[in-house]
Amino acid sequence: MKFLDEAKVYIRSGDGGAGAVSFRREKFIEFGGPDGGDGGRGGDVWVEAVNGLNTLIDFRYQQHYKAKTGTHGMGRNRTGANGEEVTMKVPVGTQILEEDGETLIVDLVREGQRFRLAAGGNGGFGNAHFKSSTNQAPTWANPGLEGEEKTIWLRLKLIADAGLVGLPNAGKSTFLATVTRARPKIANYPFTTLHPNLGVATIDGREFVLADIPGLIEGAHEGVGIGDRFLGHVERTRVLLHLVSAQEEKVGKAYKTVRHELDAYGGDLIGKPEIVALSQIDTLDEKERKKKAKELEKACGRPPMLLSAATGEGMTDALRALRDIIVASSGGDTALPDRSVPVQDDVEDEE
Ligand SMILES: Nc1nc2c(ncn2[C@@H]2O[C@H](COP(=O)(O)OP(=O)(O)OP(=O)(O)O)[C@@H](O)[C@H]2O)c(=O)[nH]1
Repeated sequence: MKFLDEAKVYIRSGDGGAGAVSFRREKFIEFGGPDGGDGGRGGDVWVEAVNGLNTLIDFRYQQHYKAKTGTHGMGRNRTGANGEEVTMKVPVGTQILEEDGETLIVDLVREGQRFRLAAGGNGGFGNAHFKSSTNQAPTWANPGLEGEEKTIWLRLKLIADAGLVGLPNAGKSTFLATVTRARPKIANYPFTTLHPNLGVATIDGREFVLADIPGLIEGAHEGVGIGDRFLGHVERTRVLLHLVSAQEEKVGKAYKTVRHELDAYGGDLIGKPEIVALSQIDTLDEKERKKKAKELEKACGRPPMLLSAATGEGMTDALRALRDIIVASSGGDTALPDRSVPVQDDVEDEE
């Protein structure tokens, strides 16, 4: 299985075109003088953050980004054309790292943010450029400068206001699908979510971005299961909604497993504001509800919210609770101000 939140890409900017060696030739004009034009600049390689993407899947198919070479200069002082640039379009939240996978080159956090990863080589000077009082007819020109080449890593850390965490089958995808237009895959087997999904939730006229992170299991931070690869996405949320399925035999243990993984991952995930909810509450009768809610309360230290995506019970309260924390932690603003909101519709899961 290949994960889509990291990709290795080779980039190369265009070489500059060579300068030309040429002399003006016209009837009745002897020694017309040098008129070799300069070469064009090579194309740059850019990266740009765009909305509407939430995986790096495209980079699995296209791993080479090469800009075009500048054309050579020509006689009659004609400058070569600049090489065409290329722009890699990446989801908002993509970080670009050096080949070592650690050194950050740029973190693209806003829609429309652009960064030049490799500059095209300058075009060479044509011989007209070298004309001087002592040499009226230079017979040389510069070659163009070479473009830059390098290998880089792209790493996606989605930017969402709230993140859904929980064990596989906790009901995260269902929650997201119920409160937003996102249509993640839902099935009652674990790990239906193979990459994070984003959706926009609206509550009392306010919008915020919600991310569904694939299920975490014990050992996730060590690479067991698939959740650990996605914990990075949680790093950038303001609040977590931690869902514990009412169908878990031991809800306290389920809660603690996820907390442990968040803690082990580091990056202060454990310190993020968290709302705890017992999900799929419609599957329990009154007596069981009380029992499981108590059990979960014991584990998390406060009464959990009770909700059901199936019946809608508690859903509005959960959204309001999330919104309140988002608003409080962002000085009144929800989604980042200069980011229009990415909405995701059908996205295929990857093998
Ligand atoms: N009865 C009931 N079933 C639910 C509810 N929410 C989710 N389910 C079911 O529980 C199963 C798992 O739900 P998902 O939303 O896929 O769970 P998930 O946490 O996203 O799972 P992963 O993608 O594996 O991490 C599915 O069969 C859902 O239909 C609910 O509120 N009530």
